[in-house]
Amino acid sequence: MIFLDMLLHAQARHQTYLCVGLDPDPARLPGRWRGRVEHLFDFCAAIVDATADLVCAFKPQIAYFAAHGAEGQLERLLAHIRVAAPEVPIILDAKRGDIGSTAEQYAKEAFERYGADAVTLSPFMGFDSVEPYLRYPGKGVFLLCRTSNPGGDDLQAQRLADVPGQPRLFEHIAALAQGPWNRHGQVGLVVGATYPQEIERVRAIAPTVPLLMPGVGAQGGDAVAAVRAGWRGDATGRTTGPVIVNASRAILYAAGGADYADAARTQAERLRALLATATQRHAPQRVN
Ligand SMILES: O=c1ccn([C@@H]2O[C@H](COP(=O)(O)O)[C@@H](O)[C@H]2O)c(=O)[nH]1
Repeated sequence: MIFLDMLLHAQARHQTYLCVGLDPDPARLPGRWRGRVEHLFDFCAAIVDATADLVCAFKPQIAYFAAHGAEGQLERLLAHIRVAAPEVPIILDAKRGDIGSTAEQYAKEAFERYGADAVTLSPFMGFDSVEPYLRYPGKGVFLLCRTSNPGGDDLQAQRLADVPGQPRLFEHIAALAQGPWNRHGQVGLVVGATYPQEIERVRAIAPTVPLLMPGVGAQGGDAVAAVRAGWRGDATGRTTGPVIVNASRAILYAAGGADYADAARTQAERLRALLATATQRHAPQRVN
């Protein structure tokens, strides 16, 4: 199944906009695993098992594995998700961006080595740095647009004097994602839940692309405001502009002891319920 269909199906089936981010920090692993890199997989697999029916996506962050030479554990984790939650799409958070020949290798890494359904990318180097990922039919790419960090404004809010209307950079990226770069419906955008006004603006420019919204929980973003700003649906409640709200640390480290997976589930349940209030009249349509 293609990424977008998987996403909409998981949202409807699990009645959720929640994505759990898998960012395992060895220094924050529970109990006797603390500091032990060889347990990154065990930790994340337990989180996946505890939250699989509450999410519409999982988002492993590659840096937390690669920094420790633990790419093998990341491979095992994606394989585990396929079995434990076959209906849930996997967004590999890699934020790659490079010339075409190197991008081909990164695309191979994301989609062939790890078997992800979608990947995050920096659009900074232009379309030829994104195109190699789009050669994989049905796979998704999420372009950094208005990121969740305060410094995102340093570049993303700058106006482009040479583009008609002098849009801000993030507005231009949104227009490219909705239009010329999105030849086969594979492109989405990353917009921080920390900036609901900018989400509103991005949604006005890009009404139908999926929006991946990190920044709730540890970064303090307003989850409900973000969904209200980003989600779009028709009169029957069918999603026409999907949103995916990511939380990593707030769920992973909800408790520091042996009860960490139960605590993660409780936290995920709370966040899922909160997100549902944002579109209460239009919860994702249930499917069997
Ligand atoms: O603009 C962005 C893009 C990506 N991220 C990533 O999302 C998670 C957020 O983690 P929390 O613990 O929920 O704050 C992390 O993997 C970031 O690399 C982002 O935060 N903002």
